[in-house]
Amino acid sequence: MQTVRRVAVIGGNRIPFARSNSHYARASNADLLGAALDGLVARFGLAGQRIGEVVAGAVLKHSRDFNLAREVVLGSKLDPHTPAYDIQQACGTGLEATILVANKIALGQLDVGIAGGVDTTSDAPLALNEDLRRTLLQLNSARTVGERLRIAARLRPHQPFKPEIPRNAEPRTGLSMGEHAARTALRWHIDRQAQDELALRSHQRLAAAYEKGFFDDLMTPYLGLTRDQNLRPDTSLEKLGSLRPVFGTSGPDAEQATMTAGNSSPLTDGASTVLLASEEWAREHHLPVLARFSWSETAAVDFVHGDEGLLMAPAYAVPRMLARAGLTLRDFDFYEIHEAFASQVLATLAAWESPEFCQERLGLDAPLGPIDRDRLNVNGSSLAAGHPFAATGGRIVATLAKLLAERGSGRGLISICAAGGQGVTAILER
Ligand SMILES: CC(=O)CC(=O)SCCNC(=O)CCNC(=O)[C@H](O)C(C)(C)COP(=O)(O)OP(=O)(O)OC[C@H]1O[C@@H](n2cnc3c(N)ncnc32)[C@H](O)[C@@H]1OP(=O)(O)O
Repeated sequence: MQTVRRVAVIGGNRIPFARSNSHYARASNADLLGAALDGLVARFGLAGQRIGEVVAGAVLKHSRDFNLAREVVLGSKLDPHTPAYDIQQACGTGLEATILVANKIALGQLDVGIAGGVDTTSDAPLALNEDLRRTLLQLNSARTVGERLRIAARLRPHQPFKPEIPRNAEPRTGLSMGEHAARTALRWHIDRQAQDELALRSHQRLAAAYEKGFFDDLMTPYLGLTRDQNLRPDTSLEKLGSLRPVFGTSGPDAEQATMTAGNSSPLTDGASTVLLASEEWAREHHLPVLARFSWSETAAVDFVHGDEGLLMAPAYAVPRMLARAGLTLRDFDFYEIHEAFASQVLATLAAWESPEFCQERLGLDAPLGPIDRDRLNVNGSSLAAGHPFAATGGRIVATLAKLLAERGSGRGLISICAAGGQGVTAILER
């Protein structure tokens, strides 16, 4: 059995995130992930090198994407003997890929690996309706002319040709992520003002980080885009307050709807990558160590039969991870909580402050308590940057590692909610 080794986060690279159906409308998952990987390879001089593994994924994938990570590696300047494969854990994909690579490095199974994620809602796969799809598949495998004619006869003009467009919805409830989050917002009494303030801060902080040049060595421009397109440095509480609610707007609680396009993350296209290695590998290759990857945890909630909110699993994963690591919620210099929706971040924080939740749901004697909000998403998060589902984890890992490197020492918490009632969390240290 190998001794567990320390895992270094060497750096990351992403492309600027674009609003859906705009700047990257003609680009595919492979194009976007390829661009993020090319930038990483160039930044860290990896051309021609055989990397232990590249692990990446996309939430929305075409069948033509096949093993997307491997296809992207074959199109890159990495040594083609680099193994690569896809994983999918909804919006936790990028972080889960990082955890997988980090764990293999820790166990001595890899010396260096790349984690990544990509999504483009502009190029989402469309499926034919089930009847038509099955008929066409049968037609394709028919062996005789007679058989072909018999099957073709079933293709009648009245056959519905309407495609099935992927919805941002939970298969078991039919509700969108936003509708689920709206229910959670009501349950935790998250008001509109608090959501809009969080959204405003996200834009202001992301804008300030760009001004400081924070992303200069974390991002490569792509197709002429140099900054996250969703960023609105000029937004204000007045503007945000004027937007009409878009989720939770029907039913008996419609009057209390608070979630708008401004305090919800937008549909986004983008990709990110992160380079991880053993500390020895980093030293041998004269590469910096921004931070160490130390702990991770996943959790799932039963939002189908139970009464827990769809996006509340991080509220469970974080305390479990803290218990394992022997830490409290206050032992962090930075908190990176993915802003799927402002209300979801605020509901998670409210749960950790609630004596009832912490006792009844987490089995704790005392609440986890509040966090210092000045340490939360200090360079903005998904409300401002956008949220290309599988790419968000890589964005956050690279951002947090660099924040820790700039600070010189410290500890950061990552928390990402994911569809299917899941949550993926991790700790970086320096
Ligand atoms: C998937 C997982 O596993 C877990 C998760 O992360 S869950 C989260 C997954 N993501 C989602 O569910 C995406 C949710 N978002 C959406 O569906 C859509 O973005 C949305 C329905 C909220 C809005 O869509 P839209 O109507 O096309 O937005 P958009 O046109 O950009 O904005 C509407 C208006 O608000 C304005 N606006 C938006 N943000 C603003 C801001 N920050 N400041 C000022 N104005 C703003 C826009 O300018 C626009 O105004 P006009 O109508 O005058 O042009």
